[in-house]
This record gives sequence, C-alpha cells and structure tokens, in this order.
Amino acid sequence: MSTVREFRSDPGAVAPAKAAVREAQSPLEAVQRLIRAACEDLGLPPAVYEYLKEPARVLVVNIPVRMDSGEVRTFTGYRSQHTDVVGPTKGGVRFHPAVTLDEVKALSMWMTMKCAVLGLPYGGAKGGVVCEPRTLSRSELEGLARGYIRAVAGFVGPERDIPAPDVNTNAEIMGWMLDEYSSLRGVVTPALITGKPEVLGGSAGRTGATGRGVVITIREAADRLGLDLRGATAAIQGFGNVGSHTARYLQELGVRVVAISDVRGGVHRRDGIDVEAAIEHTRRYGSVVGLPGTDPIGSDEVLYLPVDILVPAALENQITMANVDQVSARIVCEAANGPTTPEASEALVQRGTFVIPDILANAGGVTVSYFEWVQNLQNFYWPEDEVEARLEDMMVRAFNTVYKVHAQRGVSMRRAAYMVALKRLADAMAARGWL
Ligand SMILES: NC(=O)c1ccc[n+]([C@@H]2O[C@H](COP(=O)([O-])OP(=O)(O)OC[C@H]3O[C@@H](n4cnc5c(N)ncnc54)[C@H](O)[C@@H]3O)[C@@H](O)[C@H]2O)c1
Repeated sequence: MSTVREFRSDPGAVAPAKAAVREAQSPLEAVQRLIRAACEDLGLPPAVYEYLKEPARVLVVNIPVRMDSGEVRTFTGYRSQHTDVVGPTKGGVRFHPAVTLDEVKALSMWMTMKCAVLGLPYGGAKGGVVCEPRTLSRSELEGLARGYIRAVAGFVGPERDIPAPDVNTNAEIMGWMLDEYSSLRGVVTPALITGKPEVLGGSAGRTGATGRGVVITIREAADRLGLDLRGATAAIQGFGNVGSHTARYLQELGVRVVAISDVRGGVHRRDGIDVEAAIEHTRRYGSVVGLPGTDPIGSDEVLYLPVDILVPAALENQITMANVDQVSARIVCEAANGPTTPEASEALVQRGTFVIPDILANAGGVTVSYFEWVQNLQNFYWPEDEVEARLEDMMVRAFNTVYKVHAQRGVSMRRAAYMVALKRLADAMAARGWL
C-alpha cells in the first residue's frame, strides 16, 4: 500500500505549538487549527488539510412536529458528514437549544479524528436538532426523532452514514429512529444506527462504553505517572451517560469521587460520594442537586477542586484561557468533546498537567458502536464480556500508540493523537490516489 511521507525526524518540526496569538473563537476554528498543526508536524502535502478543513457535506433540514396542543412547530436540524476517505461516516445526534451548524461541523471533524486514532473504518459525522428536550413531552420527542430521521433518510444508511446517541438522546430515541427508517425503506435495517436497545440489535455494553473507555485511559495515564488510583480523588462535571458511567467505573477502581455536577448544580463530599446513590437520585429527581450527605457546590466549581483527576463530561469550552489558571488537577481527562480549548490545554500541559485528549479519552463509545454495527451486519451477537475485552484491547492499544508518539516526539498527548489520526487519514488518501 502506498503511504505518504513518514513522521519527519527534524526535531524542529515537532516542537510544541507556539503560543497562539488568539484563542480559537469556536470549536470549528479549534479543530481546524489542530488538524492544520498536525499536518504541519507530519510534513503532509497541503492537499490533506484542504480535504479535511471542512466537511464534505452538510444538510440543514426543517422538521415539522405535531405538538400535543395540535399545532405544528418546525425545528431546525443538521447533519454534517466530514469525510468518507476510510469508510462510511459515523456520529451521534444531539438535541440541545444551543446546537449550531458550526458546532455540528466541528463535532463531525472530531469524530473523524477519533475514529482514525482508534483505527476504525469510519469517517466522522454529527447531527443536531435545535430544541430544548426538557420542554417536550414524550410524544413530541418521538415526533421530533422520527421527523429528523425522515428528513435525512436519503443521506444516511449502514454503508453511508450511521447515527448514534449524543447529548440528550438515548437508546429509546435510536429505537424510534430505526423504526421510522425501516418503515420508510420497507426493510428492517438494524445497522443504520447504533446505541439502540439490545432487543433491536443494540450491542451489549454500549451504554456504559464511553465511560468505560474514559476510565481505561485514566488507568493507563495513572500507571505512566505512578499515581495509585486506590484513594486518588476525582471530580466530574456532567452526570449524564458519560459522567455517570465514568464515576461508577472510577469508584470500582478505588477512586474517591468527591464532586459531581450537572446543569442544575453540583454536590461535594470530601470522603467520596456514593456514586450509585447519585445515579439513583438523578434518575428520580433529574439532578444530583440535593443528594443527601453532600454539600452543594456550583456547576463550574467542580473544575477548580484540588483533585488528582478532573473529568469534564458535559459540553465544549468549559476550560478556556479565562479559567485555566484555577484548574489544579494532575490529570484532566476530556470525556466530553472539546471541553478544553487547545490554548487552555497547552497551558495545562506547560504546567505539568497530563491532559488525555477527547479524541482518545471518549473513543470507547464509537468503538462499541463499531462493534454493534459489525454484529448487525453479521447478524451474530457477542456476549458482554467479549465486547468489554475487545474494547479494553483497542483502547489500550490506541493509548499506547498515542503515548509513544507523545514520549518520542516530545509533544502533548493531544498533538500526538492528531498526528496518529492524520497519518492514517493521509495514508488512506494516498492509497486512493487523492494525493
Ligand atoms: N454518549 C456517548 O456515548 C458519548 C461518546 C463520546 C463523547 N460524548 C460526549 O460526552 C459529553 C456528554 O455526553 P452524554 O452522552 O453524557 O450527554 P448527556 O445528555 O447524557 O449528559 C450531559 C450532562 O452534562 C450536564 N451539563 C450540561 N451543561 C452543563 C454545565 N454547564 N455544567 C455542568 N453540567 C452540565 C447535563 O446536566 C448532563 O448531566 C458530550 O460532549 C458528548 O458529545 C458522548
């Protein structure tokens, strides 16, 4: 197979990024800068960045939904498909009032990088619908989910683009989307979508997969840093799918989870929070706020606690140049996508913080989504222990690959992860004759 130029041995080419003049103004600008920097680090032909600097296709759709009142309301939805250079595109669908086209584009580009770090045969995609799900009834939510997949049905599919859950979407919503698409096509198509209920072909172990992957990377990082996780402390911002599973698996390794927050507020307990109780409390009351035996703390305050491990697991842009000086954790593990701006991340690294970048840290979700798709295509299902063993193997391998570049080239883990990803993508472009 033809390959593009190997990593350059010129040490000048791999020095850490020069301090940026201006902090990236948006996640899109941030990911573009990171891709460009890695292309430069690797000495890749300029065409590689040209192919990757914008998504190959973006869709903007209007989704009419019959509300419970009988009125019809339209919602704006997006789907961004970044590149199909290594395979069909893949990525979640987010329901959130602050969704924008630029955000969805950036998230699809992150997905490309994530899949490439793990060596998955996918390019990145992402979807979003501008809505406040908390104000929608269950039937309105179902109408919106079905309407979204109808609107993009001509552009997705098992060999084209495979959606999955993201912020405020879950297995039940994936089930509705699968049902709608299958009815539309007249063919039951489980491989259309991942993160669906197991009874419809979902994979064992998918729901907790992102959190499990996050904790595998923390364990590997702690090992390299000589940090004993038994008795180490952690704070987690965001207590949805990713945050809650991360908390659970950290506690299983003996970590004391001392603070948790969600959009409504946070809780703190020096001796460690009972994670299962926090999950149950959130299930009942919609928030960790008010968990008995804990002290209240602000949503953002969890970022500034003197803990060993900080896990931002909510949304983008939580740690920026404006607040990075207040972060004192030894390990920052980016469970969310883009929670730290590249400049703030660089500042953390300069201070000796070990930052596990999002495209590595939270790749467990898409990895088990890949396993789900493989199982759907084969109509042959694996037991949970097999899924977990394969996830463990792929996450550890990816961590080691990135860590090796980080150590050998003297670059941050983020820069190393982008270099690993860009090398794979550029090799695929060369093999297709694009370069
Ligand atoms: N679900 C997955 O498999 C997956 C995979 C990879 C990456 N991610 C990323 O992880 C992040 C979280 O996704 P999720 O699936 O857990 O979503 P979710 O909707 O299940 O949970 C999001 C959580 O963040 C909280 N939150 C929102 N704004 C907040 C704020 N300002 N301060 C504190 N908490 C806040 C919410 O209250 C909620 O607890 C997102 O960045 C997502 O893109 C998710």
